[in-house]
Amino acid sequence: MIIDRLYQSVKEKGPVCVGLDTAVEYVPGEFLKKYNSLEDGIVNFNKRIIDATIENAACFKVQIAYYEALGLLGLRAYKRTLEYIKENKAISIADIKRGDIAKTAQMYAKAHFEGDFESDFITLSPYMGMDSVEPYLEYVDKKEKGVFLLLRTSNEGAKDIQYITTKSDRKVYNVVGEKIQNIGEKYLGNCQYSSIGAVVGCTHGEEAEKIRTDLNKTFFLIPGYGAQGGGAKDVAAYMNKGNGGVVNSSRGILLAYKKKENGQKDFDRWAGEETLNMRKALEEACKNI
Ligand SMILES: O=C(O)c1cc(=O)[nH]c(=O)n1[C@@H]1O[C@H](COP(=O)(O)O)[C@@H](O)[C@H]1O
Repeated sequence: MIIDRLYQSVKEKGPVCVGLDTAVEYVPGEFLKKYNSLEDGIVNFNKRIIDATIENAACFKVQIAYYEALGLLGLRAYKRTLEYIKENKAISIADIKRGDIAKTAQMYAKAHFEGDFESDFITLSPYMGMDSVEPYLEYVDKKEKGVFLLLRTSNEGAKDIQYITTKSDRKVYNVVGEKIQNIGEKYLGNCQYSSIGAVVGCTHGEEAEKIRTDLNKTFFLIPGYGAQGGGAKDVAAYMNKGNGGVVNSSRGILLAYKKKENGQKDFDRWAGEETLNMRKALEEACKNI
């Protein structure tokens, strides 16, 4: 199961997930000028970030929107970035957040678990119902793939719908969590967790312990660290002694160079330093839980 590989990776390299949300304006101008095309500039920026962080990164999350926004050249850069992650024997999460009727979901599954855009994990929204998730599941056993389903997101607007109290006096996210854990039971790895994970933003702290306990077999993808205000202490409650999830930071790592004088020259060095610091902070905070 792919979850065993991710779990092992966290054990060896810590829980940081490096987010490759590579906006063109994040790539230093001098670096971009060295390449004949924007596509090559973006790919090489990503390669430098991957090389500089891989020692302390459990996995890499590539947010497709940043590449789609550039049209075909962006999608080629997206494909080449996923390939580079694979060549380096690292684990990729394609952040595509799909959710549609089952027939259409079959096509999304084919698009992102096979062929040009193949990745190890993808993110999905289960809020259209569990039949919209079903078509991805056959890839879990057959092709060693995994999914992260949105449970409680990091944005303020999470409260608009996910926090609504249902007739059974539970929040919508509690109900969704139970469904995720139930599906996940069928896809357990050897490490206690399932290849059906959940996305829980660290910017909200309510019921953190309950969520972690209720979803004791569910591995978490935890966004919201750094640029969105989340810190190591906010993450710790979701981590189950440090091995129950991966913690994403995108802008915090990609733009670490902006905090340094003349940092753009060695942007990769500062991304590497930020990743290591984040790893240490998370490991320290999780020790006390
Ligand atoms: O699924 C996600 O990864 C995700 C879920 C969520 O609740 N909040 C959230 O920020 N994300 C993603 O996590 C990344 C956060 O980026 P930074 O805020 O720059 O670290 C982006 O790629 C978001 O799309």
